[in-house]
Amino acid sequence: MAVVTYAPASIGNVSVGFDVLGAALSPIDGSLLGDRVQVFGSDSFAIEVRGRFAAKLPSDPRENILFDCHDYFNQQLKSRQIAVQSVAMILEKNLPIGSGLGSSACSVVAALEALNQFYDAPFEPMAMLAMMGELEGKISGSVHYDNVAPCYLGGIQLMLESQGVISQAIPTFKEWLWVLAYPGINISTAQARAILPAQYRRQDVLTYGRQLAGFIHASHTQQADLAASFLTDVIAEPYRRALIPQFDEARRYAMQAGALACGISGSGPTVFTVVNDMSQAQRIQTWFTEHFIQNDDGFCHICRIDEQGTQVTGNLL
Ligand SMILES: Nc1ncnc2c1ncn2[C@@H]1O[C@H](COP(=O)(O)OP(=O)(O)O)[C@@H](O)[C@H]1O
Ligand SMILES: N[C@@H](CCOP(=O)(O)O)C(=O)O
Repeated sequence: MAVVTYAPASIGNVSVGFDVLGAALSPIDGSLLGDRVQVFGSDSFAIEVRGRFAAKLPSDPRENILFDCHDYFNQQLKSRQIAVQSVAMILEKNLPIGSGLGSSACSVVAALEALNQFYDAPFEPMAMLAMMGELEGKISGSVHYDNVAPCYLGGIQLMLESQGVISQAIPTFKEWLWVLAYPGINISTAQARAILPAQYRRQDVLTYGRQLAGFIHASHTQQADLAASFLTDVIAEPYRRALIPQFDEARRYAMQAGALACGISGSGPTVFTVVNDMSQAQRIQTWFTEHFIQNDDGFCHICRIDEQGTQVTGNLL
């Protein structure tokens, strides 16, 4: 038996909710912007890596996060007295590493979901999400669910972490297009977290609370322009923008071109722009492709929110 899963790219923070808001995205042209993992029965454990960004991963399979996923999942099986089977895994690495698109989260989610489905889903979604957060935390230096939750469950997820609920979806604006531009350079999430201040000014804390509450309220009441007006970041962007070449120019261009919002995806360097119509999206895509992308690893996609999240695809890799 073999199981193949696909997990989408995600935007952590979405400007307004540092560590507490995350969105799953899929390109409108149907291209795969996310990792695929296959799990199958095998006499010995092995990890094979393929895909556009495979060569950027550590060459030692034990340094691939899939190794930890397999180890950790087996421990969880044992703790439930479920017999562990011998498996091997294939990772199709389609997301660039250190891109701000939740690359490590994407591999973690695809791998754990493939393992869970291989065993006929012994773990419930919230237990799975807890495991995913734990493993993502091993890489980024602290547990934050704003990539794994949307990647796994789809949509825009609000982290609640209360009464056993890790996250829940908020309503989205179906007409919004999200232009994602990855310049082709890497920023380590752990380092981009380390440069943030340990404490914030009262004025920024108040702005943060008002904006996050405002965005959630406007999403629930489906007031698109009001929601977009809150999409600015007083927590991370002021400190991280200097890490991204041409971020200020890119943001200025996008806003002048009529974008509803523009910000850093996760810890960067990917930048996301929200627009209402396709011709604007295409204009912004052209500008980012010509002025923001720095090398052949870069790309720019017009996306929509991926409401489905991780799926079992059934196609063998
Ligand atoms: N399957 C994997 N996918 C992505 N990164 C991985 C994987 N396995 C190990 N890593 C390592 O985890 C780190 C991910 O860096 P990070 O800055 O957190 O990237 P991202 O923000 O894109 O997830 C890198 O050092 C990378 O080599
Ligand atoms: N909330 C996190 C999100 C990191 O996302 P990544 O895609 O850069 O891993 C943060 O902003 O640090």
